[in-house]
Amino acid sequence: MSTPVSHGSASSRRSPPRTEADPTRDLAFDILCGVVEHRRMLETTLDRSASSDPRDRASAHRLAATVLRYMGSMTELLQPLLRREPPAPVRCALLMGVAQLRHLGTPPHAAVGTIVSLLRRRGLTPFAGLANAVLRRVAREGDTLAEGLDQDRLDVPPWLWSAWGGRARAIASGMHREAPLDLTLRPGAEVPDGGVVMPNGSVRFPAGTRVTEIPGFEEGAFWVQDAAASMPARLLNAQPGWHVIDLCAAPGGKTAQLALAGAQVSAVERDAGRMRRMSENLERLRIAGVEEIVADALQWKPASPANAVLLDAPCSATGTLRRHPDVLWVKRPRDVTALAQGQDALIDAAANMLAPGGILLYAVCSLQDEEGAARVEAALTRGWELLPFAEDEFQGMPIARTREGYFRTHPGMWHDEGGMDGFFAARLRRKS
Ligand SMILES: C[S@@+](CC[C@H](N)C(=O)[O-])C[C@H]1O[C@@H](n2cnc3c(N)ncnc32)[C@H](O)[C@@H]1O
Repeated sequence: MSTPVSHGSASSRRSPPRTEADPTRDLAFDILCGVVEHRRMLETTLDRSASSDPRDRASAHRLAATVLRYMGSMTELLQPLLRREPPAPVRCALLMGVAQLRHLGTPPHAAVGTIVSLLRRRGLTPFAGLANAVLRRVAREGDTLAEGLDQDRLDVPPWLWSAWGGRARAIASGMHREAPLDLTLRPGAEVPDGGVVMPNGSVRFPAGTRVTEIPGFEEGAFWVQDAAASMPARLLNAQPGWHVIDLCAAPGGKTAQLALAGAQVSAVERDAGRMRRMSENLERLRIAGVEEIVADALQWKPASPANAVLLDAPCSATGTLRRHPDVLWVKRPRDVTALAQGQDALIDAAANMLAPGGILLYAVCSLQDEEGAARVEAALTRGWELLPFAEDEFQGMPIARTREGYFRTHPGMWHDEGGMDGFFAARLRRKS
């Protein structure tokens, strides 16, 4: 069980009176209503929020993410306690209450009181009595009500469960845990105190660690990058002096790896705001000389062909659902189909950027075969050839190699060490 959501001062151990502000729950409620009613990504609501206190934002994010991680099983648990379907916002508030009681260790009086107050603040007073009764029952009988519920199965939408096949249960159990904080270190940088060096060289801190508080952050000794996300650039194995085009580059984690390996990097990113973030990141990391190009990769052409292209294509991002569990409830099968078409187009755009014999490293942070192996198989019919990764290229992550020579991870891997994101990568070459 995780630590309680912050309740502020000791006085807040009692239920707050109805007028008392509670920015954490207000923001978490807005996030959840955005996901459930409007299929709006969690980060979008956070970005639009007026709340500027980073602690409120972090607590709201944690509460909303916990609801989203357990939404299916908590909905099922509530079912016998509700005589009729409550309006969507009331359901969101009830789920927040259940998450506080069952997954965040919030004391029952606070878990119930904060939700009753929230409903009153949001003009939903007629449902305050219902929330009080239902949540008190969950506090008393939650374990009995949860008996026999298949949490892993219920917390994954059926279309994703079937798409994940034999991996589904392991992915679901990995997804139920908060992601640790992984860093990639500059070559030669010291391992910061408290960090655990993982077999692939990433340095791991417990979930909830603030990166800005780790010594060396301001000096640019490291950047945040999940262990699995650090692998595609390593697998490309760019040599000093290579010209490498990093397509879809922001916020620049892979650009930084390529530049520090000694490559001349042209980083292409369509979104000017995200490119600004990347520039700031590179500046903090003291990395100079990257050519930053704000352009659509489908249109842009390099002045001269490159030795390699790293394409970290836009995707459903189902691999990141430990940190972005909203993905579970916002994405639909048709989104994956549309993204797959875009991935094919980007793969073919890369063909015109490569020198003869040049390498394309295709990567997505997706768990969907439609965005991974199926895109490679389709590319093989359009003039690409596969260069399978060899076992000895997997630098501390041999578990990620598939029979076909792809790189493929999911959140259930390294389970006892804290898991990892889902990623797919393959190495391709244009047939001459
Ligand atoms: C998965 S993220 C890339 C993460 C990045 N490679 C890293 O390691 O930090 C995908 C990025 O692709 C950008 N993007 C999407 N479509 C694009 C296109 N047609 N041309 C250029 N950039 C694009 C998005 O704005 C987004 O920043």
